[in-house]
Amino acid sequence: MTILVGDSGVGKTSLLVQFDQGKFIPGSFSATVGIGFTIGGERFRRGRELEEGVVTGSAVADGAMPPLQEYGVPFMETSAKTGMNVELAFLAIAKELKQRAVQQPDEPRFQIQDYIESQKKKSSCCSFM
Ligand SMILES: Nc1nc2c(ncn2[C@@H]2O[C@H](COP(=O)(O)OP(=O)(O)OP(=O)(O)O)[C@@H](O)[C@H]2O)c(=O)[nH]1
Repeated sequence: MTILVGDSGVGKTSLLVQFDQGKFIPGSFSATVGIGFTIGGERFRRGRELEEGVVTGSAVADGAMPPLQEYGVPFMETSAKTGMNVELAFLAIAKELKQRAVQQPDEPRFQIQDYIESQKKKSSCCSFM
Protein backbone atom coordinates (compact mmCIF):
# COMPACT_ATOMS: atom_id res chain seq x y z
CA MET A 1 0.00 0.00 0.00
CA THR A 2 1.19 3.52 -0.78
CA ILE A 3 0.00 6.51 1.25
CA LEU A 4 0.27 10.08 -0.01
CA VAL A 5 0.93 12.54 2.81
CA GLY A 6 1.29 16.30 2.67
CA ASP A 7 -0.28 19.58 3.74
CA SER A 8 -3.86 20.14 2.82
CA GLY A 9 -4.18 21.41 -0.74
CA VAL A 10 -0.69 20.48 -1.96
CA GLY A 11 -2.14 18.28 -4.68
CA LYS A 12 -2.16 14.69 -3.40
CA THR A 13 -5.57 13.88 -4.83
CA SER A 14 -4.78 15.60 -8.13
CA LEU A 15 -1.58 13.59 -8.44
CA LEU A 16 -3.42 10.36 -7.92
CA VAL A 17 -6.15 11.32 -10.39
CA GLN A 18 -3.54 12.30 -12.99
CA PHE A 19 -1.87 8.90 -12.54
CA ASP A 20 -5.15 7.00 -12.58
CA GLN A 21 -7.07 8.85 -15.28
CA GLY A 22 -4.30 10.70 -17.12
CA LYS A 23 -5.97 14.06 -16.66
CA PHE A 24 -5.95 17.12 -14.45
CA ILE A 25 -9.23 18.29 -12.99
CA PRO A 26 -8.56 21.75 -11.50
CA GLY A 27 -10.02 22.78 -8.15
CA SER A 28 -12.52 19.98 -7.98
CA PHE A 29 -11.73 18.06 -4.81
CA SER A 30 -13.02 18.49 -1.31
CA ALA A 31 -10.41 18.25 1.45
CA THR A 32 -9.35 14.74 2.33
CA VAL A 33 -7.30 13.67 5.39
CA GLY A 34 -4.89 16.45 6.38
CA ILE A 35 -1.51 16.01 8.09
CA GLY A 36 0.94 18.83 8.83
CA PHE A 37 3.87 18.48 6.45
CA THR A 38 5.67 21.64 5.50
CA ILE A 39 8.49 20.44 3.27
CA GLY A 40 6.19 18.92 0.66
CA GLY A 41 3.91 21.94 0.77
CA GLU A 42 6.70 24.38 0.14
CA ARG A 43 8.06 22.36 -2.71
CA PHE A 44 4.66 22.06 -4.29
CA ARG A 45 3.92 25.77 -4.13
CA ARG A 46 7.16 26.49 -5.90
CA GLY A 47 6.33 23.93 -8.54
CA ARG A 48 3.04 25.59 -9.20
CA GLU A 49 4.64 29.03 -9.46
CA LEU A 50 7.09 27.60 -11.94
CA GLU A 51 4.35 26.13 -14.09
CA GLU A 52 2.74 29.51 -14.29
CA GLY A 53 6.02 31.18 -15.20
CA VAL A 54 6.18 33.36 -12.08
CA VAL A 55 9.38 32.02 -10.54
CA THR A 56 12.57 31.61 -12.55
CA GLY A 57 14.97 28.67 -12.39
CA SER A 58 17.39 30.68 -10.28
CA ALA A 59 14.75 31.30 -7.62
CA VAL A 60 14.32 27.56 -7.24
CA ALA A 61 18.01 27.22 -6.43
CA ASP A 62 18.00 29.98 -3.80
CA GLY A 63 18.25 27.54 -0.90
CA ALA A 64 15.00 28.61 0.76
CA MET A 65 13.75 25.03 0.82
CA PRO A 66 15.34 22.32 2.95
CA PRO A 67 17.19 19.97 0.59
CA LEU A 68 15.34 16.69 1.08
CA GLN A 69 18.32 14.69 -0.12
CA GLU A 70 20.20 15.82 2.98
CA TYR A 71 17.75 13.74 4.99
CA GLY A 72 18.16 10.78 2.66
CA VAL A 73 14.68 11.30 1.23
CA PRO A 74 14.41 10.46 -2.46
CA PHE A 75 13.02 13.50 -4.22
CA MET A 76 11.48 14.37 -7.56
CA GLU A 77 9.31 17.17 -8.88
CA THR A 78 5.94 16.28 -10.32
CA SER A 79 3.00 18.20 -11.70
CA ALA A 80 -0.53 16.89 -11.66
CA LYS A 81 -1.40 19.73 -14.01
CA THR A 82 1.05 18.94 -16.81
CA GLY A 83 1.51 15.28 -15.92
CA MET A 84 5.26 15.82 -15.54
CA ASN A 85 6.93 12.82 -13.87
CA VAL A 86 3.64 11.53 -12.45
CA GLU A 87 3.88 8.05 -13.91
CA LEU A 88 7.58 7.87 -13.15
CA ALA A 89 6.98 8.78 -9.49
CA PHE A 90 4.50 5.97 -8.94
CA LEU A 91 6.55 3.52 -10.99
CA ALA A 92 9.68 4.28 -8.97
CA ILE A 93 7.82 3.72 -5.70
CA ALA A 94 6.37 0.45 -7.01
CA LYS A 95 9.83 -0.73 -8.04
CA GLU A 96 11.26 0.20 -4.65
CA LEU A 97 8.53 -1.74 -2.83
CA LYS A 98 8.95 -4.75 -5.09
CA GLN A 99 12.71 -4.74 -4.61
CA ARG A 100 12.29 -4.54 -0.84
CA ALA A 101 10.02 -7.57 -0.91
CA VAL A 102 12.48 -9.76 -2.82
CA GLN A 103 15.71 -8.23 -1.52
CA GLN A 104 18.38 -10.70 -0.40
CA PRO A 105 20.66 -9.46 2.41
CA ASP A 106 23.80 -9.83 0.26
CA GLU A 107 22.37 -8.01 -2.75
CA PRO A 108 22.97 -4.30 -3.39
CA ARG A 109 19.93 -2.16 -2.56
CA PHE A 110 17.77 -0.72 -5.30
CA GLN A 111 18.76 2.93 -5.63
CA ILE A 112 15.48 4.73 -6.24
CA GLN A 113 17.05 8.16 -6.75
CA ASP A 114 19.46 6.78 -9.36
CA TYR A 115 16.56 5.04 -11.08
CA ILE A 116 14.57 8.29 -11.19
CA GLU A 117 17.51 10.23 -12.61
CA SER A 118 18.23 7.59 -15.26
CA GLN A 119 14.59 7.49 -16.34
CA LYS A 120 14.35 11.27 -16.45
CA LYS A 121 17.44 11.42 -18.67
CA LYS A 122 16.06 8.72 -20.90
CA SER A 123 12.78 10.54 -21.46
CA SER A 124 14.38 13.93 -22.10
CA CYS A 125 16.97 12.49 -24.48
CA CYS A 126 14.32 10.78 -26.61
CA SER A 127 11.31 13.01 -26.28
CA PHE A 128 11.72 14.35 -29.83
CA MET A 129 11.44 10.87 -31.32
N1 LIG B 1 -1.24 24.33 -11.01
C1 LIG B 1 -1.41 23.20 -10.34
N2 LIG B 1 -2.43 23.07 -9.48
C2 LIG B 1 -2.56 21.90 -8.84
C3 LIG B 1 -1.69 20.81 -9.05
N3 LIG B 1 -2.10 19.79 -8.26
C4 LIG B 1 -3.18 20.23 -7.62
N4 LIG B 1 -3.46 21.49 -7.95
C5 LIG B 1 -4.58 22.31 -7.44
O1 LIG B 1 -4.38 22.49 -6.05
C6 LIG B 1 -5.62 22.40 -5.35
C7 LIG B 1 -5.57 21.31 -4.30
O2 LIG B 1 -5.39 20.05 -4.95
P1 LIG B 1 -5.84 18.69 -4.25
O3 LIG B 1 -5.44 17.58 -5.16
O4 LIG B 1 -7.29 18.75 -3.84
O5 LIG B 1 -4.92 18.72 -2.96
P2 LIG B 1 -4.87 17.66 -1.74
O6 LIG B 1 -3.45 17.62 -1.28
O7 LIG B 1 -5.48 16.36 -2.12
O8 LIG B 1 -5.75 18.41 -0.67
P3 LIG B 1 -6.42 17.82 0.69
O9 LIG B 1 -7.43 16.82 0.29
O10 LIG B 1 -7.00 19.02 1.35
O11 LIG B 1 -5.30 17.22 1.52
C8 LIG B 1 -6.70 22.15 -6.41
O12 LIG B 1 -7.27 23.39 -6.75
C9 LIG B 1 -5.92 21.58 -7.58
O13 LIG B 1 -6.55 21.84 -8.82
C10 LIG B 1 -0.61 20.97 -9.98
O14 LIG B 1 0.21 20.08 -10.24
N5 LIG B 1 -0.52 22.19 -10.60
